[in-house]
Amino acid sequence: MLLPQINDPEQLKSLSTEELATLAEEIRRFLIEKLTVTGGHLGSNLGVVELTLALHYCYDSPRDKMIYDVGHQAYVHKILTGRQDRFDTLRKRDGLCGFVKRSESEHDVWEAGHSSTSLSAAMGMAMARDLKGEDNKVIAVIGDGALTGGMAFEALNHIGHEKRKLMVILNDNEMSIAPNVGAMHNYLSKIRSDRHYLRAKDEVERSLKKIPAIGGKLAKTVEKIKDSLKYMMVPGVLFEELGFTYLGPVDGHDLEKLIDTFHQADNVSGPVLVHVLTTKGKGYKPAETDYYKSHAISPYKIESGQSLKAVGNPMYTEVFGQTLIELGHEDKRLIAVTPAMPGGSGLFPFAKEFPDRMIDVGIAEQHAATLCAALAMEGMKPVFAVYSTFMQRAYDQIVHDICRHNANVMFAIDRAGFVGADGETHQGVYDIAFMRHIPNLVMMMPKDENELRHMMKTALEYNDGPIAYRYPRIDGTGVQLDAELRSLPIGSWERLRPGDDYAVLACGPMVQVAEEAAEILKREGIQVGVVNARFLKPLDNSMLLELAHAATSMVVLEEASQAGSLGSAVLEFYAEHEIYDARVHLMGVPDLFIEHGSIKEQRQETGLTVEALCARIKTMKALSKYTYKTTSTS
Ligand SMILES: Cc1ncc(C[n+]2csc(CCOP(=O)(O)OP(=O)(O)O)c2C)c(N)n1
Ligand SMILES: CC(=O)[C@@H](O)[C@H](O)COP(=O)(O)O
Ligand SMILES: [Mg+2]
Repeated sequence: MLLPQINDPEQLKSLSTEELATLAEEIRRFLIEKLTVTGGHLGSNLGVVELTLALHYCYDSPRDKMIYDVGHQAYVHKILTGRQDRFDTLRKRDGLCGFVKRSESEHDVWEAGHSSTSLSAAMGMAMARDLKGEDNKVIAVIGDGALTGGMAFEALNHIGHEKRKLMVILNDNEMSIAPNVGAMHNYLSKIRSDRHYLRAKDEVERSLKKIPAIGGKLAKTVEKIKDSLKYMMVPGVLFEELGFTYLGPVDGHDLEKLIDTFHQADNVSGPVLVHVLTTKGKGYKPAETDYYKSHAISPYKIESGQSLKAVGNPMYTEVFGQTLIELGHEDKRLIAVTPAMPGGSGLFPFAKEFPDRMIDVGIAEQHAATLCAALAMEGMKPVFAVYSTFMQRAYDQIVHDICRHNANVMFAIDRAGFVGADGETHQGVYDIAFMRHIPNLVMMMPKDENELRHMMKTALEYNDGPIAYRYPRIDGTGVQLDAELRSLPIGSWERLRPGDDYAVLACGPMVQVAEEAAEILKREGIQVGVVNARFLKPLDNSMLLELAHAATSMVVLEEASQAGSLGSAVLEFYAEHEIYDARVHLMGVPDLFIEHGSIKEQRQETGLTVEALCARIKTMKALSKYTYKTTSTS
């Protein structure tokens, strides 16, 4: 076995290509076995085993900068840079991060989690290198899916213009999470499949040069014909026109060819794009045959790839997907838009039912948002189905195109709250704070999946502008689902439990936490009210006034950034109404990035638990004897 002895990429340099191939197989086995227990991004990593080996064989990390787009395919890089003994802890609390992580290793030079940042990062590093007069290599590894992201196009435009020396490796496995989409994807597929394109670029260019130059009137025509021939025969002309030297396509599982191509790339002075063809899930049948499943897999049986995840209540996402079908039948104008997350957003059933009314735009959150604005302005009812974390990309489009136009766009914001194993790059805890202040927007969060269904109906019937509902990445509560859907009064909260001295104002899954805490405290003689603060905007003004009049001590409990979310909104409300003695305590996500682990651990870490809430209310009670209780507040 070679693998256990490899703990520094320098050791690769003395291996023969046969030994590298053996190592590739050992790494595959290692990943397939380890991930049965931890889960993780299996398919993407199995696809880049040879590519990563070839990179570390040819270049000197960390001196040469290797930048992995998204960073979900860096497991092999982690194995080769001294972290193989930590794979049992992958994506667990205090364990190895599922993405590239600077604090883990000097070889991790750029962190991500969101896609399409690698080319801008590479350009920045190449610029800094040149300005400092250094001569290291800069290499960005970007997938065909990540290349659909707007940032990648912006960077290509800049890199091709600047002509600095850097290498872009396009890892083309024809897959985003779902099968890749778009015109660029079609272009790459053409290069992949057209046998003409597989002719070596040099060979074609040599043959064209052999056509003698002619003077006179015919010259221009002949040059044009030569150009056309080149466009027909040479792959990657699009990239060449953008200022890159295109090399490939190269079989990404052939170590010798990869190494040769990298050596060739080293001789190019400006930017090079190496087009590498790989197979997602390579070497593990279940992953090769079910690409979608193998992208981010939970623990599984090694023989079949079958998930070991216990079957629970349907997730909020599934309830969303099913309800969307019901609403799609009700209103033919309803159309779903996803930026490359059709499966994760629960839209496959909808796409099956209404193939013409589901649009996957690729990793293009900004475009998706503006597209929805325009669809709405032309009388359609678009649902922008998006993960909270990825919606961060579309902030300007939400303000400028959707809300300013007061367009009837419905936002289905999934993964709102903690997400668990993906950790800090993916936490959905900022959207309330970055959307609540935008004029025209209505924002809701359901206490359970049944209420989600009513919110979806509310959104469809609301025709006064943009409206959002956000829901978590967890199983539903198992509550009975009402067959008949109804609209909720905009801005209405629900008082679920009475309680004059103390009340918890909670949203989403925190409502259940509040109910459980109230039940425990009741047994201890402390009566605590629970309010389902299901509208994050507008707030329920009359209920807030009632609570203040009753001099109720309130705790605002939310799995969202404490700064700027519901708690802040409540404080602003009382300040605006000059109610200065309202007793408001905040329990939200503190001013920290919360790392990977389970959602339970993330809630414990941030004090968003039944125990922490009980303790907080008991402390409030203990301290209350030292504070003067007023009854008049307005
Ligand atoms: C801005 C953003 N939107 C969506 C995602 C979700 N996402 C993660 S990986 C991925 C697919 C990337 O495909 P590709 O770059 O081809 O890598 P592969 O998994 O095929 O190796 C998507 C859509 C993301 N990480 N960032
Ligand atoms: C890398 C990435 O961004 C996605 O693959 C993400 O891990 C998917 O998350 P879900 O499992 O919540 O769909
Ligand atoms: Mg891909």
